Amino acid sequence: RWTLLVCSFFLASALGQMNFTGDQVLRVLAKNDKQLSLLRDLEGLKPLKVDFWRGPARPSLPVDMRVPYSELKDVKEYLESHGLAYSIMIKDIQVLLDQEREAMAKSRRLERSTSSFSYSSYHTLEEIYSWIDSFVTEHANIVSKIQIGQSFENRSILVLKFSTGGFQRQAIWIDTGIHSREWITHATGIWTADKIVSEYGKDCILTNILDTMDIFLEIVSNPDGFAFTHSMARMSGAPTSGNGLSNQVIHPGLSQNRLWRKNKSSRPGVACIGVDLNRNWKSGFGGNGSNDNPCSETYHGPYPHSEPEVSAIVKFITDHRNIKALISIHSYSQMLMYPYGYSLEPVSSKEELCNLSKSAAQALYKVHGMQYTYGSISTTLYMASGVTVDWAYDSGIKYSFSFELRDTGQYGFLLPATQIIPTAQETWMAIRTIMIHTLNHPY
Ligand SMILES: CC(C)C[C@H](C(=O)O)[C@H](C)S
Ligand SMILES: [Zn+2]
Repeated sequence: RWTLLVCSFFLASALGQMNFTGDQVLRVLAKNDKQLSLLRDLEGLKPLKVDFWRGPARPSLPVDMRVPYSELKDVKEYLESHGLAYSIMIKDIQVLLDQEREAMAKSRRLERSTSSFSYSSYHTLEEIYSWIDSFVTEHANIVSKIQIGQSFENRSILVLKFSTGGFQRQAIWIDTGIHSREWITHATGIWTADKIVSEYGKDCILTNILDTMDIFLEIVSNPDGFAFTHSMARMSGAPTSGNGLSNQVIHPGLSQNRLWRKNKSSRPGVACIGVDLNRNWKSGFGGNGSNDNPCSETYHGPYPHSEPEVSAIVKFITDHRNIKALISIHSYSQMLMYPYGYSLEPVSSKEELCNLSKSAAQALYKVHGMQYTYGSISTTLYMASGVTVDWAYDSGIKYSFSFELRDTGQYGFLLPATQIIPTAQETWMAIRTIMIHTLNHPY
């Protein structure tokens, strides 16, 4: 077992891939705020002690954290010495990664031999971008492709526009993949795009929506981070990036980390790479629930909208002037939340947003029986400052929601591809509920 561990580690490292052999995800149940702060103390250390998959929120919510194999003994002693109860959620991350990689390779072979695209598989950035081109060509009567900007590493930032005509119509904005490791969200975005074109003219609710409003869908909102979760593809000249110890230092040669969350921006004199694109927005920027430590996974960046991936969306939505709903899709935990993240204060439209999220969660539940909790970000999950939906709401987009898709922690970010379609199907019913409400309640 030990030799297997060592050789797979060296093989992967030789390939420049971050290796997670022996890494575990522990689920910790903090009994009180004191225990929560003991967990928070483990964040952003050098070398990395833990990578929070579900950060410390409230005693009733479990904390899921990836612990590198080398730190397991230390961290478990730390937990035990402080009376922090934990269970092992994932015994060896690399096992799940190997299964995921194998499933992708198998699907790729099938796609190539049948020159078809599989909506029930995960794909690389290149595969998604070429799917976008063929999808837009095939449905040119209703879909077009817009480039809203370029990422830090100069990749195109693409948005699909679904429109049946008109000019600057009222519109719905949907983004997936702003956190690159949340692969189920990109896959859900792709399936949703296909659902929209297949249902137009069939589903009267969707047809009503598209006869009056446009839909904008940004599938890969963090292309550099996403490429890094897959790749060997390192942009020439782009700085190589931190290792799996969550961007602690810049290690030449590491060109892949499946569990990367942030973007890939780097700045002179800053030891760690990447800004959390869901902390870089102006509203509540730098407040509680974001981190000024560049090595933290929730690092908010040097100033609001400093990141090209965020400023591109800000510019697009601001210039458009007629976006009436914004849906920002993340994973995991199965939650549907509305602003605020930066404050415990209820938003002015709290009642309406609460009722709408309840009906959306019910519509979702009816499909496959998946339970979603709903409520405001700060009261349902944790304080999170500088998030997309707070900026949207404060910019006047009343119907602003953040989804956290499947699951609740068995697989976390490593959700098997077999769950892509069921997840997308149920999410669609919730998105559709929000869209029809927006159509019927102009403001
Ligand atoms: C609106 C926030 C709380 C969403 C959350 C995050 O960005 O931390 C994602 C689930 S990763
Ligand atoms: Zn996320």
